[in-house]
Amino acid sequence: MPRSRDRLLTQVLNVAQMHAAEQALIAAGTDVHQLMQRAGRGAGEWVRRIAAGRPVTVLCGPGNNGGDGWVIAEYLREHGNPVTVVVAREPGTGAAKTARSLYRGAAVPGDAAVEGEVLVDCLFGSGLTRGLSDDLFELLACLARRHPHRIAIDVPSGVESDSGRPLNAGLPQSTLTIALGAWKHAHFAMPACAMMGVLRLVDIGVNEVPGAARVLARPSISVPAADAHKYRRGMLGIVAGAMPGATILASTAALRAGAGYVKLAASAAPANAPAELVVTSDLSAMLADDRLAALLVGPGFGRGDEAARILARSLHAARPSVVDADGLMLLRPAMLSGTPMVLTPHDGEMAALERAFDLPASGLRRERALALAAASKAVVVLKGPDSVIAGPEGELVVSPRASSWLSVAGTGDVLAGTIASRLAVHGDAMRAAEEGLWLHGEAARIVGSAFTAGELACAVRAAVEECL
Ligand SMILES: NC(=O)C1=CN([C@@H]2O[C@H](COP(=O)(O)OP(=O)(O)OC[C@H]3O[C@@H](n4cnc5c(N)ncnc54)[C@H](O)[C@@H]3O)[C@@H](O)[C@H]2O)[C@@H](O)CC1
Ligand SMILES: Nc1ncnc2c1ncn2[C@@H]1O[C@H](COP(=O)(O)OP(=O)(O)O)[C@@H](O)[C@H]1O
Ligand SMILES: [K+]
Repeated sequence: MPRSRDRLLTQVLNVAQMHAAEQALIAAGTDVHQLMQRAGRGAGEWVRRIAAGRPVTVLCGPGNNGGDGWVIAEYLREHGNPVTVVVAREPGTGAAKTARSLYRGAAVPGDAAVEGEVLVDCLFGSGLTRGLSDDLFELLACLARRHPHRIAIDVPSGVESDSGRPLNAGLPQSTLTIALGAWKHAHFAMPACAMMGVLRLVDIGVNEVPGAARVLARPSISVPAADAHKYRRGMLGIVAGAMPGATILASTAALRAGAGYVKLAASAAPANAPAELVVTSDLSAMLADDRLAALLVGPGFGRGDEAARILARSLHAARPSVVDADGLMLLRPAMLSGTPMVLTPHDGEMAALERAFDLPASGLRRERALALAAASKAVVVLKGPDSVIAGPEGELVVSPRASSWLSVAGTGDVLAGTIASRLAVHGDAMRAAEEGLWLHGEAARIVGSAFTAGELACAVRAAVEECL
């Protein structure tokens, strides 16, 4: 079935995949010059709208990123917007030389004194192989200081496209970054993603690349069927531990994310349990209940021997499960049952899991998440300012930046409860992880600033409403 371009435009490509996609387009009859025209004119339209007649400076480097800059400059000139090109290096590629020859406006040699309102950074893109030399870094930094609006084309110069690593310290902050053809990993990986401002993508006709990562997108959530029943809608069991506060937060979110029934197994009913939460002291009966669609184990669990025994017992029930927090510190390969599972580590818990699964704690975050997913056969949600979801078959979903107000205690419990609730609804671990992470980010957007984890949990309901 042909995929719609909307879905294609969620692809995230590394440099090799982007090159292969470009070669496929060339083989199908589009030449590099045409691709550069599409990219440059698409980006030029964004620049023109933002500049709105104010003077634009385009900084051009030697490669095809610089080539895009010459196309953007000519587009602006054609549309009557004042533009000056600063030539950091003369074009070195055929397509960039052609783009320069087609430009009929003003160009000055690498001159840091040029002033304007909008700077368009086309020094280097995905072809960057090393840090900027001192003269190029100075030129970029001086121009950035002289222009209040800074637009990076494809990726900000000095940022490594595949990793999101800045190859120079002190690179300027962009106000807008325009990705060309497809998203790159740098657009979603720290620290680069925090330097890029608003993100936009120009479609140049790139087709689907097998094995490509995707950006987390708004999920589609179904309204319960006409004959829905609370148990068939998904019964979630949450196993409480020594500190039930965390499971209350998880339950509060779970009650609002779609599950029909949320049950908490706790030795005593927590004082602040929501009225809708069914509390049982009989863990064995809860685990044996045929209607139990999913389990959440780990928040507020404690890390002692008793906690480890309860974790092993809970996972032995072989239900689709979410393991979070202390559960992740106690998880061992022998506890896995092969049923759908989501692990939700932050960086500290990830390091513990890597020790438990005998994996190297090195490489990019997405690579580490993929390695753990392959070793555990679980879906791994590696949390943080640049959360990623990795599936056991090599599926990879990267998250756009969520609100940094999420960096407050208890929001991880809310995420775990949200994912577990979705897992109870349909039993698909990858889908539940994606839905839960999206709902969590959206709930944060809805509650705004300086929120508590409890307020976030309550906003999950409003986030669900946006997916119906
Ligand atoms: N792949 C595609 O399909 C398309 C790519 N386009 C543009 O092409 C860009 C990639 O172009 P290129 O591969 O030519 O790469 P760049 O323009 O990013 O860099 C080019 C050259 O600079 C050299 N270089 C790398 N780091 C350097 C440094 N620190 N100091 C000095 N020289 C350095 C490299 O050897 C390379 O030859 C993309 O980012 C995008 O802007 C677009 O024109 C549209 C189509
Ligand atoms: N700076 C940040 N920007 C965006 N999201 C963040 C940031 N810091 C943390 N988060 C998110 O907040 C949640 C924190 O979870 P976690 O570390 O488990 O905290 P806790 O154990 O207190 O609940 C995760 O979903 C994480 O992705
Ligand atoms: K650039």
